[in-house]
Amino acid sequence: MCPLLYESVVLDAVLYMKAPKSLPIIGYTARLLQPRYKLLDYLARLQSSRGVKTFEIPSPFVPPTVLINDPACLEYVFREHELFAKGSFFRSRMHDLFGDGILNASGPLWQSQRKAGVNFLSSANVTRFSSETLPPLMEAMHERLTTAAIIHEMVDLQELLLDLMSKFFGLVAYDTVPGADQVRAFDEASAWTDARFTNPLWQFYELFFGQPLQRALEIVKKFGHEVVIKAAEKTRTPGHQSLLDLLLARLPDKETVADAATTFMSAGRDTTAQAMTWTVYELSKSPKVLSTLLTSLEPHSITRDSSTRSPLRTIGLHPRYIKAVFAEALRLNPSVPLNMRETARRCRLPDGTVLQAGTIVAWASYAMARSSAIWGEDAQDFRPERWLSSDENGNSTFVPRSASEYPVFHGGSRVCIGKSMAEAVGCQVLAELVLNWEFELVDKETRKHAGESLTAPMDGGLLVRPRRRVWTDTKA
Ligand code: HEM
Repeated sequence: MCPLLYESVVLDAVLYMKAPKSLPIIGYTARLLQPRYKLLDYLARLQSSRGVKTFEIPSPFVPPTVLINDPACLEYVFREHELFAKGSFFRSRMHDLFGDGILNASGPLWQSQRKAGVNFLSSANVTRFSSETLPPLMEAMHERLTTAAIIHEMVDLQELLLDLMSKFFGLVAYDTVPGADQVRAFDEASAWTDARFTNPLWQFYELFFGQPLQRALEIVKKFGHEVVIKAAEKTRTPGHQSLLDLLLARLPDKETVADAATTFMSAGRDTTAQAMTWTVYELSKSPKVLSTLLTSLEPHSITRDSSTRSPLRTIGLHPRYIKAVFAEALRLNPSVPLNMRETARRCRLPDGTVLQAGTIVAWASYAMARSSAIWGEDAQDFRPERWLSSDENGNSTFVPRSASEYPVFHGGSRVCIGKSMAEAVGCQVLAELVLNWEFELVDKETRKHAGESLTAPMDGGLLVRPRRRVWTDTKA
C-alpha cells in the first residue's frame, strides 16, 4: 500500500474520533441547531468528561469538522496561520456584513488594515482615548444611573454599556456617534450572520425569510458609506490621524474602507461592552471578590465631590487586581466563545490527528475555560487570584497565560489588536462603576447565558437596580 494512503486510512481511523452521542446520518445537525448556549454547555461537558482530545463533529450538511481542545493543537493552529486560514466556509457567511473588512480579509488587504489598526491603537492613543474621550461619556452614564436610583427604576446595564461603547468607538474611530437605528441594524445583521454558521440551509431560508437581514444590511452599509465620505471630505488636523484617515491612505477604494470601518467598530464595541457586562454579573455573584476589588481600588481613586469617586486615569496605575478580575470574567465568558479556521491543505495536528484539506477546525474558548486539565479542579470558579502571584513582600504580579490556553483574544499573527484598548477601557469603566454604584440583580436566581450573536451578549440583558455606594470612611 502507498505509505501516504496507509497513513491517511490508519491514522484517520484511529485518531479521528467522533464526538459521543452523534446520531446516525444527521450526526450533530440537531445539536448545532439548538440555542448557542446549549451547544457551548454541551461542549464544556464533553471537554470535562473526555479531556483535551480532538473530536470529529459530523454533520452531512457542512464540511468535515473537528473540535480541538488541546492547547498544543491550538498553538499549532495559531502558529501556522496560512495553513489554518479563514477559508471559504467562514468568508462566504461573513461577507454580506463585513465585506473585505479585516476579520474577513487575507493577504495584502488584511495586512494594510492590520497596519492601520495597530498604528491607530498605539499606547499613546489608548491613553488619550481613555483619559479624554471616555470621561464625559461616563458622566452621562452616571447621570442616567442617578436618575434610575432616585426613582427606584431598574436599568439594563448591558444596554447602557453597549450604548457607552457605541459612542466611545464611534467618536474615537470615526468622529461620529452611530444612531440607535444603526446600532440595532448592526445587532440584527450580526444575529443573522451568526445563524448562518449553524443552519446548513441558510441560503434557502434567507431566500424566503431574509428580508429583515437585507433591511439591516442596507442600514449598516449606508452608515459605513456616510462615515467614509465625511472623513474623506474633512480637513485634516495636523499630527492627528483618525482610523478612517489611516484606512483611506492604505486601502484601494472607499467601499473597502467602509467595510473595514464597520468591522473595526464591531470588533471593538460589542466585545468590550459584553466583557464589562459579564464582569459586573460575576462580581454581583461574588461579594468577596467585589470587596477585595474595592479595597484594592480605593488607594488608586480620588474623591471628586462629596459623593463621587473616580479611578486614577492612567492605565499603569490600575491595581493588578482589577486586571485579574477582568481577565477572569472574560475567561469564563469569552466574547468570542466559539471560533474556527479551515485547513488550506492536508496536515497533521500535534496530537496525531490527520486533517484533510478543507476541514473546519473549531475550538470553544468557553469550553476550554471550564477544563480542569487546563485550569485545575476549580476551573469553573470565578477566582481572579489565579492570575496573580505574590512575592515574599506581598507584592502581586499579574501572570498572563499563553494564548493557546486562554484564546480569548486569539493568538499568533491574527491576535486581537484591540486587547490593550479593551483592557484599558474595560478596567477604567468597571473601576468607575463599582467605586460609585451597587447593583442589585433584578433576577438573582436565573443563571444568565449568552444569546444568539457572533459574539456573546447576555441574553435578556442585565437588569439591575442601581444604588449609590456609600463610602463612610476610607474603607469600603
Ligand atoms: C474584550 C474585548 C475583546 C475581545 C474578547 C476580542 C477578541 C478578539 C478575537 C477572539 C479575535 C480573533 C477573531 C478571528 O480572527 O477569528 C479578535 C480580532 C480582532 N480584534 Fe478584538 N477583541 C476585543 C476587543 C477589541 C477592540 C477594543 C478592538 C479595536 C478597537 C478589537 C479589534 C480587533 C481586530 C481589528 C481584530 C482582527 C485582527 C486580525 O484579523 O488581524 N478588538 N478580537
